[in-house]
Amino acid sequence: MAFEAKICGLTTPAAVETAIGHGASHIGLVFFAKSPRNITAEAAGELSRLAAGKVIRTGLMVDASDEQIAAILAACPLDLLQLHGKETPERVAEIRQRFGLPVMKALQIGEAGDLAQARAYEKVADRLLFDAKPPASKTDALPGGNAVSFDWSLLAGQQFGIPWMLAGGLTADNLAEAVRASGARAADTSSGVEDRPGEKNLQKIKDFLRVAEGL
Ligand SMILES: O=C(O)c1ccccc1N[C@@H]1O[C@H](COP(=O)(O)O)[C@@H](O)[C@H]1O
Repeated sequence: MAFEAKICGLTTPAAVETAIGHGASHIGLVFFAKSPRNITAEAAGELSRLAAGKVIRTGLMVDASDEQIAAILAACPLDLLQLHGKETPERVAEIRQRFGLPVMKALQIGEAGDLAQARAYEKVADRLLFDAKPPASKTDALPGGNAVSFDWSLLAGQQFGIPWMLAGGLTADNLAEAVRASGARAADTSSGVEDRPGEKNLQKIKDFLRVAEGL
């Protein structure tokens, strides 16, 4: 199966077109007010329409309420919901059922024991995403999008009941090594294709996708 690459935190048509044109499987739109990549549902709706039928349009949310999710979906069609907060397995199941969309649950990994939490989500999510823990030194760190990696070898040889994606500090320079160490067949990046938080670099998107194409 071809390696899947998700480019997250897109905010412009040029970035969406670059991701699509260079082989991304997924694009990510961030609906989280504290993020430098936050986008309004209306602006995201325009990008979503550009991408319809070409890639999996992923909406990233953090502990969003039903009302917030409904408002986003009313303005922005999505193919996948990425839940990147502290959503419990029950809440994941509820969102999946209520909105009738597949769900990818993000889990923060710092040590081998953190992988155990995946078991509870295998039954209620469609996909898992393994990201690093936010840096402890930064009290106001976001729950993701921090350009921080974890020990990829923690995932080596692990079996999960649903597909999974690797995330956390991935760049064109470390993607091949991350995949070799973890065994991932899908990867997500945001900071790694930026010049500064929230500012995508089109050449970095192309470089990341060129590496992904060879995996
Ligand atoms: O990108 C964000 O701003 C963000 C905000 C809140 C939660 C998650 C966020 N991004 C996701 O975090 C991981 C890792 O990102 P990075 O490549 O290290 O920047 C990735 O799945 C993003 O989709």
